[in-house]
Amino acid sequence: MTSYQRICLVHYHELGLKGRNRNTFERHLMRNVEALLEHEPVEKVTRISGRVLVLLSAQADLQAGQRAVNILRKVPGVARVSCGYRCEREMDQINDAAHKALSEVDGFYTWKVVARRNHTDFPIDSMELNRLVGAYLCDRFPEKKVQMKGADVEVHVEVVQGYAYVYALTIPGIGGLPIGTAGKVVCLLSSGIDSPVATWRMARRGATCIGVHFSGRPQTQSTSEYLVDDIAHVFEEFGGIARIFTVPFGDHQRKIAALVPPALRIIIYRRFMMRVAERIARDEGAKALVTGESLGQVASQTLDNINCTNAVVKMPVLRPLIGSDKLEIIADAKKIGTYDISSSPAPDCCTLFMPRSPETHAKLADVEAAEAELPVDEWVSELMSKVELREYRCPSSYDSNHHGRAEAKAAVDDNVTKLN
Ligand SMILES: Nc1ncnc2c1ncn2[C@@H]1O[C@H](COP(=O)(O)OP(=O)(O)OP(=O)(O)O)[C@@H](O)[C@H]1O
Repeated sequence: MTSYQRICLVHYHELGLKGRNRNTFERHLMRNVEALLEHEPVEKVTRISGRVLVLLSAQADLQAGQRAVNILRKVPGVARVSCGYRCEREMDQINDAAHKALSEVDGFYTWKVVARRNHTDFPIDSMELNRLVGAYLCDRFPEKKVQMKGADVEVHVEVVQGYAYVYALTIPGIGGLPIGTAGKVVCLLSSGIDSPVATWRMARRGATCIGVHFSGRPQTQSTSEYLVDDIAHVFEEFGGIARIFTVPFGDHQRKIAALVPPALRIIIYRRFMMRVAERIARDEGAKALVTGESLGQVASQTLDNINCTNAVVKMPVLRPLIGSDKLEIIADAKKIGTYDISSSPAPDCCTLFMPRSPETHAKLADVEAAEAELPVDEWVSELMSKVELREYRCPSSYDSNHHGRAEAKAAVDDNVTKLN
């Protein structure tokens, strides 16, 4: 009886595998993989010999296998994905699976077999397996060449845990750590190029990311909110954003603009954003704020100005892009798939009431003096009462049961005007 089944084998990064972390790491990765493949024909996701095995259902065809690989390669924590077959530990099945697996690889010339067995009860040792499968493939691919060093494709045959696993196509994943292994952060997410990249970098390091977006509504249209929603849908492909809180900031910007010196407006807008984001982070049980600032990129991103915005919050503010050049950030945005969305013109709160010459080296004492005229706490509370919430697919937040989540949701429920 022949019983091939398509598989994807997920290889993960060594980094997460140290000591006691290993179990947590694998559990999160399996949970994320299972949830992200929910619409694919998957029979089960399990652990096998230091990898995560995705066993596709018996009916799964080549396209289903390719779709699964395309999803898996974007998932944080995945170093490489291989696809091939699981079959019985019978030589004719192993040979046939190797033939099928190698036939599914495009554009190669040289190849070799890499066999391994973990079972002493399997009578054929690795050397002999290499020889037997190699000879079978030589007959079927006479126009290709065997090469021991630097072959274009390696055909892997692993006889482990009661089956043979045979795969040839292996593609790189994005690496990092599984989302959910590094705690929760609140990311200040504009519809621009940088903050989605900053958010992605945090997600890739295993953080569960919650977005906060400040829109210029009602002083502007909701365009930036739709763009942020589009960005969140890109992140849903790998479970990168749990939810987004949108804060209509336009009216308060107008009030701020009327009362503070024009040169300090941007810093004061930013300080309000930080305060609101920190309140949301506390409610959510998040441990840090994240921005997309890069040193010196624009006027508000000098060390002096960054100090002035940091001064209003107690939580650490992480800036994953601080040392990156714009071109590197753009390259990442293109890789993630957010660049085109972020390049659409959208009037958000940043374009509102902009001064002609913003302060590039603000002094904290001047900023605090300007803010002394404003009812800061009252305005922050007003902004909190206007917050709107939208949830996204993020497996790492499904099992979150801390009380902050429920409280935050209750706090906004009264005010939810769901974005359409
Ligand atoms: N409307 C907004 N909503 C949420 N966060 C914002 C908003 N505007 C700015 N931020 C946060 O402040 C950071 C710096 O914004 P700034 O406008 O100075 O730079 P930027 O290079 O345009 O950033 P981006 O490309 O992320 O919009 C952003 O990366 C983001 O984290």
